[in-house]
Amino acid sequence: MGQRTWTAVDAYFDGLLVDEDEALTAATAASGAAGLPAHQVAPNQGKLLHLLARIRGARTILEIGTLGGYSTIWLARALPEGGRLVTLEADERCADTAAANIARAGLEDRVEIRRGRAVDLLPGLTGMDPFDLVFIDADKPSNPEYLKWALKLTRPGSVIIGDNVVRDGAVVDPATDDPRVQGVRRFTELIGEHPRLTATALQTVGAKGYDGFVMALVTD
Ligand SMILES: C[S@@+](CC[C@H](N)C(=O)[O-])C[C@H]1O[C@@H](n2cnc3c(N)ncnc32)[C@H](O)[C@@H]1O
Ligand SMILES: [Mg+2]
Repeated sequence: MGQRTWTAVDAYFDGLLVDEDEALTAATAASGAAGLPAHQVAPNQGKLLHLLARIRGARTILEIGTLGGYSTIWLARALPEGGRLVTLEADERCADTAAANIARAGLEDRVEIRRGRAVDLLPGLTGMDPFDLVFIDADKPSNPEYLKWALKLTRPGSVIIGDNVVRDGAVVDPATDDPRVQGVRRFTELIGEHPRLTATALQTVGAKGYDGFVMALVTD
């Protein structure tokens, strides 16, 4: 059992459960055509983010790391009328591609792409309403910093999700010299010891290989 089976099982469940439509497939195609790396979440993972946002009843969502806007579209579609999603992206080509993909999906009225390094943009969000859901999916070495900001920008009942925390299993190596693995390890430790967070992590296999999510609830 391995990648071929994981991909086939994803395809089976996607065919039954995951309503990836033309706007989403076009977003993936346009991102590939623009030369962006295929680092977007898988369709069933996008649907998971969508469902979590709906289960939470999220009206405000923050995403750190837009790429071509694939996860952005899944999340923004979970918003009710009047809901807002802010997504942060450092790379101009990614932001341009995402803007076109989000417009094609008819979501530009509720999605705002802010361009620049997330650490520079996050302080500018403090005046906004707290975010109900934060999806952290950018440069992994900065995850501990992003967690600090996520805690400042949320409220009790908010959900914080971190992507790509398993990294083919490398996360269990305390001696790693990979700054991305060090980033997700420190991120997870900080979540685990934080008095206002209750969390879990799930390993995932599928079309995108072997990885996983951390999910935390902000408590009182
Ligand atoms: C894994 S991709 C995001 C994938 C996207 N969330 C999805 O699933 O469709 C990571 C993105 O973060 C962006 N990024 C990397 N470092 C960043 C930083 N310091 N600030 C903002 N964005 C950054 C990259 O340019 C890239 O587009
Ligand atoms: Mg990711």
